[in-house]
This record gives sequence, structure tokens and C-alpha cells, in this order.
Amino acid sequence: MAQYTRVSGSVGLITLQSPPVNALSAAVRQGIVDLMQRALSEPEVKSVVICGQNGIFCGGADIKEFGGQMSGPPLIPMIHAIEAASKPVVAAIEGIALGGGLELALGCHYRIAHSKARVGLPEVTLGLLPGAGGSQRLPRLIGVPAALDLITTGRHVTAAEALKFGLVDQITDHNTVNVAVKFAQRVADQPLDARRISTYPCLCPSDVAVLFEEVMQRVRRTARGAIAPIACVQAVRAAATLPYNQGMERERELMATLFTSGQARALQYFFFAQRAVGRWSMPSGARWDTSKPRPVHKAAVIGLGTMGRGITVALAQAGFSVVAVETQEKQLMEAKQKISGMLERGAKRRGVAPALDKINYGRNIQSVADADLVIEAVFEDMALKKKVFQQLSAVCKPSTFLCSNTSGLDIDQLACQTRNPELVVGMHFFAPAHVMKLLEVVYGPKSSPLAVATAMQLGKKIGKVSVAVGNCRGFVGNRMLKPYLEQALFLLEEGATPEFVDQVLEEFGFAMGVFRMSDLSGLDVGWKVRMADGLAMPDPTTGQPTRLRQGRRYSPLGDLLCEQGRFGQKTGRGWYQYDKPGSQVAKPDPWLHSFLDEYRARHALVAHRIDHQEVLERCLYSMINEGFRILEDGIAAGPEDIDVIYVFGYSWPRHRGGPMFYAATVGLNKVLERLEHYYQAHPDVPSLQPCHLLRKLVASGSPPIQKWREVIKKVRSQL
Ligand SMILES: C[C@H](O)[C@H](C)C(=O)SCCNC(=O)CCNC(=O)[C@H](O)C(C)(C)COP(=O)([O-])OP(=O)([O-])OC[C@H]1O[C@@H](n2cnc3c(N)ncnc32)[C@H](O)[C@@H]1OP(=O)([O-])[O-]
Repeated sequence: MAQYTRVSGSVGLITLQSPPVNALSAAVRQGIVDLMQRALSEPEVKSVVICGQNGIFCGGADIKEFGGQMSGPPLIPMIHAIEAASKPVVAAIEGIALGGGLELALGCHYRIAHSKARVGLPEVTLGLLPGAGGSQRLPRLIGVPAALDLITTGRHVTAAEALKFGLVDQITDHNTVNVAVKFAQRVADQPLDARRISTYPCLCPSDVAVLFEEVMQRVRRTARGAIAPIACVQAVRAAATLPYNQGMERERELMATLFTSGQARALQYFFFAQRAVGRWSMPSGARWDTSKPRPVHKAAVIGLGTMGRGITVALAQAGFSVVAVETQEKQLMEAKQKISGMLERGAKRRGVAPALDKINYGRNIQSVADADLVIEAVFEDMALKKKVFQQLSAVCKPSTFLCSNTSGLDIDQLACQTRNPELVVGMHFFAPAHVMKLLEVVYGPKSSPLAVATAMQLGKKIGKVSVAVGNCRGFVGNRMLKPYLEQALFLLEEGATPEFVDQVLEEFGFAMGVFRMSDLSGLDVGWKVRMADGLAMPDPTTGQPTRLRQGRRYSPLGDLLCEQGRFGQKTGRGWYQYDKPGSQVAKPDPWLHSFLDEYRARHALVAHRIDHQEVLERCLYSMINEGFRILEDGIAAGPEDIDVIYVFGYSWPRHRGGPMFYAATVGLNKVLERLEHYYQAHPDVPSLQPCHLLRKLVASGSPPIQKWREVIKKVRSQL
């Protein structure tokens, strides 16, 4: 929908009307076409202004329409008609002009932006490219290097940067529409040929071929298998090397390939999944829109180790006053230094003043007595955490929310240490806590919707993607990681090498394979947990490492490496060898290969040839199967929650949507059939036994992922 008004006598004002972001739906496009014709046909009208309702110009094409049959007037000819218009058309850009919204503005003859506006072509983040002339007009307007940067990264630029690029003609702090109307009156009689961007030559730097080669190499290196960034470079190259119409033809071809690709569907699913997790719910029926959060003005962090320091920085950078407590003097001094450094570097990157004054340091837990919310980040030991929660419950005001950054210990046990267990939730950050976007907000059976709402809102305010999940061992992320790690170890026992398993997972799109990741995070972290669980002990009768625990297959490979001090990067030896402790370049280690051969011989294991398919299926399907168990247990409300956790917390490749979306892409019946195949071969590995919910979904015809919540509800009600 769009509205037409005549203003100042001679200006036709076309206002896009489609809340919340005036996306270019079929109805909006039809409105623009009709009202442009009207404005051009009215003799009194000398010029036209296009703006958006509610202070937002346009969020681009309507992503909701991508899944269905496209109808209404197509974008490209609509924008061509505006560019070819006989009367000047001015875009009044407020809020945002993104994707097709910026392409619409590039079809106009002038662009006026509010100083707080942001513009960009983020199509690459949706697995697409600017397919309404943006890849051909933008390089002609701002030059190839800047256009390549904006189109391959999809980043939003400020109005000030856009003015510098020449992307907009003027910026204003005043009412942009009024300024645009006055501007339109001023240029009413100006010739327009020089304002039709498609007619501009595409000026290229002398080393343009070298530039394209460099950008293509960078994009291929960082894309991790995503195809859209590469197509974006190819589209801009067409602008640099072909006449406009041929370039547009090339843009259309590339867009057609991307539009129907699985990656575009995965990225568009993920766009909406990111928004869906904000609409959280709990098995009790409490929901995001019925549970009001309590404002948090003063926060506190207990324990300033790696995670505590990152959490303190994230809070201070977001403007919260923070009380940071570390009982050990030496650690406190070290933490002050590290935190100040992190704040200064972050502030420098963002061009703002470091929030050093936001933090008060202390050694005494008394100092957090008047905090609204406290995050405990002490060493991952239940006894220690229980003691801290008892102390906090004693010193803090009754209304204080007590949160734990534990990565998998029982939140309810911590809640039981306090006077107000309903105000206890987990806030599981991911290392480095001031960088990683993900936050698991963990509710126990006693946690109140108020506590969940407050933690979710705090997460959003410090720039995190927060996902509400139920309390269980490992919550969602680490619970699904266990079968994934387990399978990787079993594959080594059966003949694979760490390099091969990692290569397969990195080709799939993970930033790091499972063994390089273990070396980075330190093998001793998991070893200590397994020791605490009594798993890493040798068989009491033989004193030998055992490969069977409570009837379940167990691989002691990781324990054996740790017993030899091979903790990974930190000791220079782990699943790989490193030049020296702390170095990050992983090299295959002949010692480990012979260690694996000896291990297989000692346990009478016969190595067999393991191919890509087996690595992917066993590592990913066992993880996915655990995902279905988590949905069945109601620990996660929907598949979107799991997928957002894995993309933002465990570097699952975004262009594959997440583990659950990937399962839907592969086909649930295939996942079920393969799990049955591997479970038959490995009956002592329960994580391969297909989950009831998976069977149920396949039995009900493998409905699309958007329909899973209904099936989950039915399955849970039958439990
Ligand atoms: C030819 C052409 O070349 C191609 C093909 C294209 O043009 S492809 C499209 C290119 N455009 C984009 O990539 C921009 C995508 N949007 C955003 O980046 C952000 O939304 C935002 C604009 C910066 C606002 O952020 P926000 O944090 O203030 O609110 P929100 O929660 O994110 O969004 C508020 C609500 O608006 C919905 N929404 C936002 N943009 C939308 C869009 N383009 N289409 C449909 N719905 C959209 C969103 O789902 C949410 O709905 P709900 O959850 O409330 O039901």
C-alpha cells in the first residue's frame, strides 16, 4: 500500500505504507506504480518525493513473499520507470533504506537522508544479491571498491558515510520529508539525464582486475561454502566490464541461481528464526508478551576469570554500572588490567569513549548487596557455586535476580541455596563473552517468568541473541555437543584421523572442526568434568582404561591424552602438534597417529575405511537426534531455538540454517534411516537410537519445519 498527497502545490508525495518496515510487498509495489503514473500525469505536479510511513523509508523486498508465488508488478521495471520519469523524483530516507529499499532510492534522481538513517544492501545475508539493479547502479554511483565492500559484506552504513560515498546527496537533522519536498521544488526544472545512474559509466581503478581477484579470494576464504558472496563479486564485475543492460542480464541470471538455492532458503529461515527466539515461552505457558521484565540499573559479576571479565565488559559497554568482585587480590589486579584493555580496544573500534568509569571493583561479596542482578562466574564447581549462591542470598536485597554463568550444571540446585529460588536463572555466556552473540537463558522449575523476562531483556540490551531454554545437563548447546564429540572419538577408534574428521566438518562449513576446536578450548576442561562424573577412571579390576560405561560405549582417548599433559594449544600438544604452547597453527602429529594405531591394537579394534558421508552423518545426525530429544523434553520450545543456539554459539554454518533446519533439508526419513543403520551397527551407543519425536514426525509425513511445533505439542501432551 502507498498513499498519495499533493504538497506545496507542485510536489506529489508518495508514502509507502506497510508496517513495520514498509517492505516492498506486491501491494506496496502496485501502489508505487499507480501513484507514480498519477504524479507524472498531473500537470500541476512538477516533482515527486517518495518516503516511508512511521519514519522508516523501506526494509527492502518482502522476505515473507519469497517462499510463495511472486505476484504484483516486478521491482526492476518499477524502478526503471522511476529513473526514466520526466519529473525529478527525490527519495526522503528516514530510519533505514535496505536492499530493494535502497535500490528504489538509487532509481530516484536524488536522495535526501536523515542524519540518523542507515542504508545498505544486505541481500548477501539472505543468500541473495541486490537483484533490482543495485549491483549495477551502486558501482556506477560510488565506484567499484566501495560497492564491492557494501555488497559482499551487506553492512549498513550511516548517513554520514553514505554522504561521503556520494550515495546520498544531502543529510539533515530536521524533518526529512519537508526538506525533501523543498529540495524537490528547487530541482523541479533541472535536467534529469545527468541524474539517471544507469547511464553513468562505471569508473574503475586502474588495477580493477587485481582488485576483483583479491576480493574474490577473500570472499572465498571467509564464505565457508556460502555461494552468495561469490555471486555478489561476479555481479559487480559485470557492472565494471559490461554495458548496463548486459550487466542487468548477468545480475538477473546470478539472482535466479541464488533465489532457488537451498542456502537462500536456509538464510531466510534463519532471518525469521532469529526473530522467533525473542518470542520465548516456557512449558508453564508463560510467554514473552505476558511476562513483564523488571528494569536492571545496577549489575554485578562475581568471579573475574576469563568469562567474568568478558561479561563485565559486555555490561559496561552497554552502559550498565557494574560491581565486579574477585576475592583473590592477584586475580583482581590482573582482571582490572585486562578489562580496561578490552574496554579501550572496543571503544577505539567503535570510536567512542571507553566505559571505564562504569565499573567498581571489589574483593568483598558484600559490595553487591544493592545490585538489581548478579551474575556468578566462578570456577565450574558445584560446591563452590552453591556456597556463592548462599552468600549472595544472604547479602543481596530480596528482589535481586541471582544468575549463574554455568555452562551446564543444575540451575535448580543453585536456586535451592537461596531465599528466593524464583529469582534464579542461568545466563550462559559463550567465550569470549564480550564478543560471542549467544546467551542461553536457563530457567529451572522454580524460575519465575519475571526472572526469565528480565534476563532476556538484559541479554538484548547488551547486544546478545538470547534464547530461553529449560534446565537440564548441558542445557541445549552442550547437551547436543556431547554425542557430536562422542561420535568423533569413535571414528578415531575405527580408523579415522583428527585431520580427516576436521577437514570434513570444515568443508561442511564449520569454522573449526571438532578436534581443532577441542585443542582451542583445552582438552582438560572436559576431562575435569568427566573425572568429576567418575567417567575418566580406569577399570577398577584391570586398571586399564575401559571402553564400556554402564553398558554404553565410551572412548577414553581424550582422557589418555590428558593423562600425558596433552591439553591442546595451551600445552602445544593435543590432537595436533603446535610449534609452542599457545600457538594456534595446528599440524598433524605423527605421534598421535602411532598412538591411535597402538590404541586400536590394544583394544583389538580393526580400522575400516571411513568416508566423508560417514563422518558427517554420525557426527551431525547424532547431534540432531539429541536436538529432537531436547524438543521432546520441552527444554527448547522450537527448532528455531536450537538452530539459533548452534549458529551463534557453535559456528554451525548459517547458510545451512542450523542442525534442525539441516535435518529438514536432508529429509527426516533419511536422517531416521541412517540413524537406524548406525544404531544397528553400534547398539551400545544410545545417542544413535532414533528419538521418538523424529519417528513421529516422519510418520506424520515429515511436515515442514514451520509445522514441527504442532507435532511437538501433540507428542508432549501424550507423554
Ligand atoms: C530485490 C532485493 O535486492 C532483495 C531481494 C531484497 O530486498 S531482500 C531484503 C533485504 N532487506 C533486508 O535484508 C532487511 C531485513 N530486515 C532487517 O535487517 C531488520 O529487520 C531491520 C529492517 C534492520 C529492522 O530491525 P529491528 O531489529 O528494528 O526489527 P526486526 O525485529 O528485525 O524487524 C521487525 C519486523 O519486521 C520484519 N521485517 C523486517 N524486514 C523485513 C523484510 N524485508 N521483509 C519482511 N519482513 C521484514 C521482521 O521479520 C519483524 O517481524 P516480526 O518478527 O515483528 O513479525
